[in-house]
Amino acid sequence: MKSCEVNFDGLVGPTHNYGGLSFGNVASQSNSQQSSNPKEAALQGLQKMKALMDMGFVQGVLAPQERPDVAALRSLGFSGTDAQVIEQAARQAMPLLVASCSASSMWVANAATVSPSADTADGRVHFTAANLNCKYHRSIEHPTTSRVLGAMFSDGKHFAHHAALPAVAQFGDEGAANHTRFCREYGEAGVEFFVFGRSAFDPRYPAPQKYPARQTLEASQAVARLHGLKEHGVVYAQQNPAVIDAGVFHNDVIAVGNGEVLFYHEDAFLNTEQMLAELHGKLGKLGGNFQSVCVPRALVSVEDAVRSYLFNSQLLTRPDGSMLLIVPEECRANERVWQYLQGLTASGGLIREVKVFDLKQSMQNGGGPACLRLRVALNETELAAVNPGVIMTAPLYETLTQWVGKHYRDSLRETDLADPQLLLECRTALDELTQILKLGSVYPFQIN
Ligand SMILES: NCCC[C@H](NC(=O)CCC(=O)O)C(=O)O
Repeated sequence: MKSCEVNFDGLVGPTHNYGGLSFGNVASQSNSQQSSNPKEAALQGLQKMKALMDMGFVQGVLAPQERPDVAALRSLGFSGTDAQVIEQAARQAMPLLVASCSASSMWVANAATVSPSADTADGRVHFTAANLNCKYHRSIEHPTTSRVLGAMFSDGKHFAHHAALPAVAQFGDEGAANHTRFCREYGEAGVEFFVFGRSAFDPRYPAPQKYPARQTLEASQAVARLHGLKEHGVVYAQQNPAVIDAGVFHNDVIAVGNGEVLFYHEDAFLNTEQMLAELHGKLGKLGGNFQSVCVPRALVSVEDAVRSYLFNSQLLTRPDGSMLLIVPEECRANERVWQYLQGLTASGGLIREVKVFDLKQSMQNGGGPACLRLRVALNETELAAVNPGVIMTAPLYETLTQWVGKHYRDSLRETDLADPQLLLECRTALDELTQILKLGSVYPFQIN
């Protein structure tokens, strides 16, 4: 049966802003308090989705969340009408209002970890919503994420959904940003590659000193168990703590994989040789031929990788089997990275083409092309069972572009977040969106 990998991109929500909320994420911290442009952010994302669709890839869309999250503010003790809750929070605890307004659900690589049916014990596609426990503004995403994923992949015959792991740092889980899958064909059993930043229960593993390691080994292992993955189809590896301290807060800032290929930076992992050998051996037993492309630090430093987001790219298989790399504009702006990419595509290897996208609005918060998408490998029957409302088409692109034009502001600053009108704008927009995407009622304001 034919299979494909579908990229579900996060639609940027109407409250996209620069809150400086992510300690350890260099872009988020350095752009704090700048004025954002939610309309431009959403349109940049939609243009990437459209471009991939036009290239023949199956593209989906994942809805944003209700923000400000009034329910979250209520749970922190603010009370009264919705407008009063926002006004009190703005007066007494602005950082909490900012956190409850973040449009961070756009980075759907962090929404969940997904295992295709060919890898799981019960032959269904498994989803575990990520608890995103390291940052408060992200930890409030998973309940709505679960409802949205449930509305997109509702058929229990094909899709299994797991609730987020326990909400403690020991089970910190950042979803697919620390998970890659290697396979010969998308529909065949593959090797799932889990990358963690630290171990919560075993002190023998090293840990970063400056910035937090968001993903724990124990969280990755729990996800693998929940999904019913077999030991011979799983590899765990530890991120190099030094690169976390250099701003690599998720592994997808320093490595990306697709098909049989891992594209990574020389300094990305600990015990790299052993890890590569295990990947090679396990994929080999499944009939695949694991290949790796290592970018040496002599050509691209970790700092350049973090600044350009070279590895936060989408590695896509074209119909002829060769690969295409989708990179952000910041890669072209960096001379060393751009030179490396020219050499890479000219070398006659698997990666033949580089396409550049302007995603500056998201990039300024530390989210590149790969952060904006959740990959779901599906066979034909499973694809047919996906809610068709969320699959990108030319008419849907037009509708969503108009919807953004109608509802989104083109400038947002911290002080604007206290405007109760913003909540109404957001709810009006999302109510319409659930109809456009045929999601039913998924937001707190729709179900409470
Ligand atoms: N995969 C990319 C995730 C980026 C995200 N940034 C943020 O949440 C920044 C939000 C702000 O600072 O306004 C994060 O760090 O988890």
